[in-house]
Amino acid sequence: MASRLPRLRSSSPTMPAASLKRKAIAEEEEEELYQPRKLPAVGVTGPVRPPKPLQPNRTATNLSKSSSSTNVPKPLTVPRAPNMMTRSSSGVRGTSAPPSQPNVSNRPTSFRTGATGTRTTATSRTVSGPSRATSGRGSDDQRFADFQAKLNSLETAQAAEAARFESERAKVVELQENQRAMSSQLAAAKDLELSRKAELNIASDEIANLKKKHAREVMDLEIDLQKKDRLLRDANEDLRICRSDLERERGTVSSLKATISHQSNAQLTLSTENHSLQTQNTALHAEVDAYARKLTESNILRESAERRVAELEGEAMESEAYRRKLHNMVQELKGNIRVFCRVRPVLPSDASPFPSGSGSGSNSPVPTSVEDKESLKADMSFPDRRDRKEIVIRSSSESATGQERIENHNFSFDRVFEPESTQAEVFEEISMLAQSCIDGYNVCIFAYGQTGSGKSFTMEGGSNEATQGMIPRAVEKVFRVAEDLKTKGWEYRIEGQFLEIYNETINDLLGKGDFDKKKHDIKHDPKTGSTRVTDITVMSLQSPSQVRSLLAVAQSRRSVAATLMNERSSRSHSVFTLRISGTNASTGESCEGCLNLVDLAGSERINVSFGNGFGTGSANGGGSSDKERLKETQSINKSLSALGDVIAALGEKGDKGDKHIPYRNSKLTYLLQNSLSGNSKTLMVLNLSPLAAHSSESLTSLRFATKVNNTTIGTARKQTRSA
Ligand SMILES: Nc1ncnc2c1ncn2[C@@H]1O[C@H](COP(=O)(O)OP(=O)(O)OP(=O)(O)O)[C@@H](O)[C@H]1O
Repeated sequence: MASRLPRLRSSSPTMPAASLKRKAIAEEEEEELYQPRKLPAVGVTGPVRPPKPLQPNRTATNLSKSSSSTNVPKPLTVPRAPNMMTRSSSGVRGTSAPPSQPNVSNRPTSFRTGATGTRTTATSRTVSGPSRATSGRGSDDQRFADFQAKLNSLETAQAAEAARFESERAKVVELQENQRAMSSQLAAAKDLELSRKAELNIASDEIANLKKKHAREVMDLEIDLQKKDRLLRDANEDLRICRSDLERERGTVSSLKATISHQSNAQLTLSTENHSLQTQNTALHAEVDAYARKLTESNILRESAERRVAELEGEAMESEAYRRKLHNMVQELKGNIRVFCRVRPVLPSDASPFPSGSGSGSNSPVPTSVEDKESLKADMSFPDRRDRKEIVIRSSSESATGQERIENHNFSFDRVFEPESTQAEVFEEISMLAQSCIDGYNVCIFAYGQTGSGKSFTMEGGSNEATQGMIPRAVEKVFRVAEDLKTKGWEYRIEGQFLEIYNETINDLLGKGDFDKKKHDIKHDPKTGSTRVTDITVMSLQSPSQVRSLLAVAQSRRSVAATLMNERSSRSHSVFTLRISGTNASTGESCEGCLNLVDLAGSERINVSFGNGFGTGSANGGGSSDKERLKETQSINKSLSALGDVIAALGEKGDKGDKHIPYRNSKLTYLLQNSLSGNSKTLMVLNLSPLAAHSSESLTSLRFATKVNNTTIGTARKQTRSA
């Protein structure tokens, strides 16, 4: 029976397995330690792992521990011989144990495991069977000896190994030192690396910023470049234009040079001439100076003469004004009826077959040339250029012997107005009369003349301001004076009426009823000297503009009443009356004046001899078979004759003082009784036609007006009352 020996666990006879393994690890670590480590790549971002501190070598520690415990190897416990008989059940290995190994003899029965020194007791293993213990004791001893020898050699080897281990440990320590140094170097290198990385980052940022800046600068430079390109193009264009200009200017300069050279020659000639002229000029200057001195002296003389003339003119004007004033005073003292004569201009319609004044009443505007106009004109002249008081008509007639006899008929009035005279000029002369009614006088202005001679134009006038006649102007004047006198305490009431006398019937031109129907009577108040017409429209006038509309109403009523055969305005007398009554509250005075503006019917229908008292004339239109026409002609004759009679009687009364005045012979004279009496101021405007065809009629009118002008009807008296 083969005994079973305890088996050794060691795998290597020469070196314990743990030691070998530790050695291999130590070598590996050493190898690792000397292996060059790769530094992280520059620019790699991310946290840099700090180097791990080196761990103390566990193997080395174990080794040192083990060395301290194994420096003196403990003697091996001699295994006791197995007691076959008293084999404990615990130390018996099961029969199921494998058969002995061929190399079991080489194995130690027990061994210390390196550092721990754990001892495995060989006796713990027992060989079953008594045969085996008895037969193998000698071999066991042998084996034990061998084993011991081997153990010794192993211990020797172990000692050698320990020595070697010591040297290795020293090396390890040294290596650890190196490693520490290297670690610190590595840490420093990593710090350096970190700082370099930071610097690198800063540098990168700077580079990026610089790149951006550079890009911006490049962009700016490109823009600049584009601008400069444009400027360059413009400059090139300017240069091109300048070059062309220069070329042109060169051409001009060359032509100018030619001209200059030509002019230089001319200048030479001229300077020669100039020199001689200067000589002449000097001589002339001397003469001029002499003349200038004379002229200055003459100017002084002329200025003093002009001053003297101005003084004399002023004196003359003052004298004239004074003379006029005296004349008016004389006229007023004499009490004459004043007479103005006005000749109208030739009208285009005068060239028609029925010129105005012919009785047809046609006034259609037929154009006519200047030559035609001149041929139509009567031979009239106005010799008194200063006072404008004279009119001369030349007439030719056949003498008894058949020879042509030319006569000059001279007439003189208070004022003669030529055809060119204006309405304003006429009114200037009669404005004082308008003012007189404010002062309490009765004034009568009547227009006398043949049909178409300008009576209506003079009294009523045209539609615009320049042509408006005596009625609107007189009214305006009255209102203006009344307004001025308000400051002196005067308050005025102004009333107006407008009537016509046709066929000895009074018609209200401002009324509403039919003409020739209503009966109007004339009433005089001998106390106040005022005249009233019954049932006549009397309008209270507040402003001059009212008078214009009043005249328009009268005109439209007359037009309605007119027939083709009957031009009413020519065959009736129209009388516009302005009654002015004023009171002065501060002085207690009151006054009442009356202004009558009369447009008489055409005078050509009477053919009177003023010398026998105006009453025996026969009508021009007496040949008319029309009964109505005859009637109106007779009425006109009657009223105009009555007017002549009244004026003649007034003149005679002035001489004798007891003459009857036939006011009642016509409605016209009866109406104007208070305005024609010696208490009144009367003005007759004689209107004349300028036409040669009307010369005979004009002469008749002029003779009538002259006799009126020579009539003295007494001194005008103011109608004032004291309170
Ligand atoms: N001084 C003048 N300047 C311009 N035109 C005038 C002048 N006088 C009269 N006329 C014109 O002559 C024409 C006749 O004038 P107007 O009707 O005043 O005459 P008359 O004497 O009143 O006639 P009748 O007796 O028929 O009324 C009108 O067309 C008028 O405009």
